[in-house]
Amino acid sequence: MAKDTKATRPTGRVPLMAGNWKMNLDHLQATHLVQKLDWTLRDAKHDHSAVEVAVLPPFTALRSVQTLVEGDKLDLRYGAQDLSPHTSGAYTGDISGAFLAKLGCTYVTIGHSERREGHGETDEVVNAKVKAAYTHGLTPILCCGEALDVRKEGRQVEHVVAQLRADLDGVTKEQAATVVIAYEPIWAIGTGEVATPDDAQEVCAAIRTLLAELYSGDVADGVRVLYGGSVKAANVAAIMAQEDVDGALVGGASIDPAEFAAICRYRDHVTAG
Ligand SMILES: O=C[C@H](O)COP(=O)(O)O
Repeated sequence: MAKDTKATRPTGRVPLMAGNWKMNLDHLQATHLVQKLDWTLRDAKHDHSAVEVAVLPPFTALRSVQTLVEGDKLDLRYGAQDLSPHTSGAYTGDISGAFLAKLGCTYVTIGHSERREGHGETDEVVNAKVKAAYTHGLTPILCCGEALDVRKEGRQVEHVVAQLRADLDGVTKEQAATVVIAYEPIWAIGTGEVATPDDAQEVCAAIRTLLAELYSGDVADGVRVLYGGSVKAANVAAIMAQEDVDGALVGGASIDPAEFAAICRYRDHVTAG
């Protein structure tokens, strides 16, 4: 059983478990999943102020999730998986942050490796999207991470720091104070491979060090840094025991409501002290 060092450490950072459904679940399936997730968490008397829970459905399910969350006054947060750097206009297929805000989204993931790799998103594009998120009052979950070749060369910290320097260029201290950063080693996404807790801690700590360099005051201490990469109920507690890991961005395991609820309930599986 993992030891939850943070149970005794007053960080002020509320852990966040965010379920990135990727391109899974239509709007009817989304409703079912959210209902089951909510029931499971209610049964466990989940304290959402102690561990925040968010779902990130495809765009087409956002309205259904909003109706459910607002209608039934659920404590769940939700958000989108991407947004346009533009607010409106001739951008066929793009979705404005203004639309997401109108749908009650709290979060938007930006710069996921599947967007960077599959859609050629550069750090410049990611940076523009981060700024667009703030324009519309959305909280970015800014993703970063290295591919296997970079990891094999031992350049993971250097790579992630360079990504984030570019992605946060021009982002103000006030804005940065609310950003969520998700460290996702690409080689551990959807592969069943998971970085060791020490691997996750190494890069998450480096991210916090970079934030301290970029922003004065208590920004670095307050920003939540998530880990993503084949997180499951079976490994989440060990990852969450790391000092600089404040939650998880969960892919595959988040479309199983029982498994995702168990991830959100990771404290049930740890020893305090
Ligand atoms: O956004 C989530 C990450 O890509 C991790 O996905 P995964 O949990 O399926 O490995």
